[in-house]
Amino acid sequence: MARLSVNLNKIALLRNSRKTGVPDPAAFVPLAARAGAQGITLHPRPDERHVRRTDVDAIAAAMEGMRPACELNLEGYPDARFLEIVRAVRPEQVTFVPDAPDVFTSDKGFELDAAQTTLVREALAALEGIETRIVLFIDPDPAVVPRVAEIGAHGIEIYTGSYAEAWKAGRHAPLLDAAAKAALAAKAHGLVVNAGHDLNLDNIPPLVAAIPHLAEASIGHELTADALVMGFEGAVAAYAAALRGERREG
Ligand SMILES: CC(=O)[C@@H](O)[C@H](O)COP(=O)(O)O
Ligand SMILES: NCC(=O)COP(=O)(O)O
Repeated sequence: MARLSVNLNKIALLRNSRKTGVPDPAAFVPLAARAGAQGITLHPRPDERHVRRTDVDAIAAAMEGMRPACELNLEGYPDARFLEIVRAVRPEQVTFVPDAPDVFTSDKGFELDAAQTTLVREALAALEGIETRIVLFIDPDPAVVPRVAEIGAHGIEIYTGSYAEAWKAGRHAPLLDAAAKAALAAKAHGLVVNAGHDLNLDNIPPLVAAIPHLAEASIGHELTADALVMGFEGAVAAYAAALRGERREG
């Protein structure tokens, strides 16, 4: 059964729209844990459009006593700025993404061409000695998986944005099949299999059925939107149940 890691980016985005500090993203850590989340994900982007560097420290502090059972997962482009945050906070998991600083949102995974391979190898070397699980964000493409293993990362996070978009049109089968093949290849290489981006209560069930060894899904945008209707703890509980493969009533 897959763990739920709640991404607090969008709570921080709402907080940034005023100068009052409301809502406080750190206040949602105990609420998420109480409702069944087994992780918190943050993506401190360079432009601090949502999660700020100070949020990472505040949320790590709010997780005091909860870690490592409830994991902190930091996502980011593996540059010196991000690696400094990782070294300072020492999260249980780091997810490297290939995002440009001005990207609208994460919209693709690593292909691991020569340049990206060098970038990731250098980042892995920079984190030598820091006990953290290093995961690479990849498209649902089994061909990339052997390169992830060869580089020495510990896992993959399958980008599910294209799957979620195709699901809306009922044309998600090919992407689901590709994701399942990538997940099987990762399992064969001893890699952890995570997933994330645009996952919601409708498109999670086929994904967890296709990838029974899915370890974790990090979910923020759609969960936060659902929380406006269901309440935050209700939404977290519903997403955690969906990742456990439990069917929704009604
Ligand atoms: C890597 C990924 O798919 C998401 O975790 C990402 O954090 C979303 O970024 P925004 O919240 O900035 O859209
Ligand atoms: N890695 C995916 C993530 O953390 C959240 O993505 P989304 O649910 O906000 O699209």
